[in-house]
Amino acid sequence: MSSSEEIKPLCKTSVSNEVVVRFDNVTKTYNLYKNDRGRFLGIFNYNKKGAFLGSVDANKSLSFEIKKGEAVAFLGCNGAGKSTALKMVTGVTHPTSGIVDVKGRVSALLELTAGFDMQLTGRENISLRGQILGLKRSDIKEMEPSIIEFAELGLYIDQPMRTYSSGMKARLGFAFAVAIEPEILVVDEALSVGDRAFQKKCIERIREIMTDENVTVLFVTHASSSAKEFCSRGIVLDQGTKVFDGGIDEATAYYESNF
Ligand SMILES: Nc1ncnc2c1ncn2[C@@H]1O[C@H](COP(=O)(O)OP(=O)(O)OP(=O)(O)O)[C@@H](O)[C@H]1O
Repeated sequence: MSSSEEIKPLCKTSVSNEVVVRFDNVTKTYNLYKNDRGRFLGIFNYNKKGAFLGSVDANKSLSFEIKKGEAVAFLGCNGAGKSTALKMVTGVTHPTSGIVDVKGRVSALLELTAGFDMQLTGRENISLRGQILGLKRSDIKEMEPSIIEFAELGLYIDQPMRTYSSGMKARLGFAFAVAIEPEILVVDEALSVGDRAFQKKCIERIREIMTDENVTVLFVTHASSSAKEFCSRGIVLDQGTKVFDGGIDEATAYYESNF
């Protein structure tokens, strides 16, 4: 997602010493198999001859701490391990070894449509997603109108989601993710939601959340300009390992000169 040029930078620094995200010597290893059958058998440690092809350390001995209110950019080339690290923050995946400690309500603007049941209506999916997150029914009901309004789905909100276009599904996913008032916001810049007008609205909403000094932001990007615009600190990853961690200007300079 690209930001519009007329908007001023909103870099913010940490407001607190409280650590809300901690990675302690984290390694995430993916095993690669010849086919899905091999992968399935691998779960039970039964490796049919030739099915196991090898393994990849998507994150290797990764350690860092992020304080409440910080906005941190994760920089690195394709395959550097940025998404894997953030998936562990959101709980979508878990470390093979090491500790990932996250304190606070996490909202991820990553895979917006994952987890929706396409047979249910948009309204029913709001309720389902809220319940999965452990929200009270009354809180879900209270959030519902603002989600529906933001997603701009009109009458489709009561239609099964299988009848939605992919943009409509993503809009509902985005509207839900920003409605839960996240304490930790995980954003992938590659995220694209809906048409141009809706993208602009999303960027404005992300900026609004980011400026909240109590919200911690983890931002994946390849673009130094948007990293500088949104973040005060940068962590550069290369082949799963942290190769730089520091001020955003130094981090982007390191990234640009080394990759
Ligand atoms: N589910 C998976 N199974 C096997 N390998 C995986 C899986 N997910 C990621 N990988 C591998 O882990 C490595 C890191 O991937 P990751 O998606 O974290 O990188 P990235 O820095 O986010 O890349 P990009 O900028 O392309 O999005 C890559 O080599 C990738 O192929």
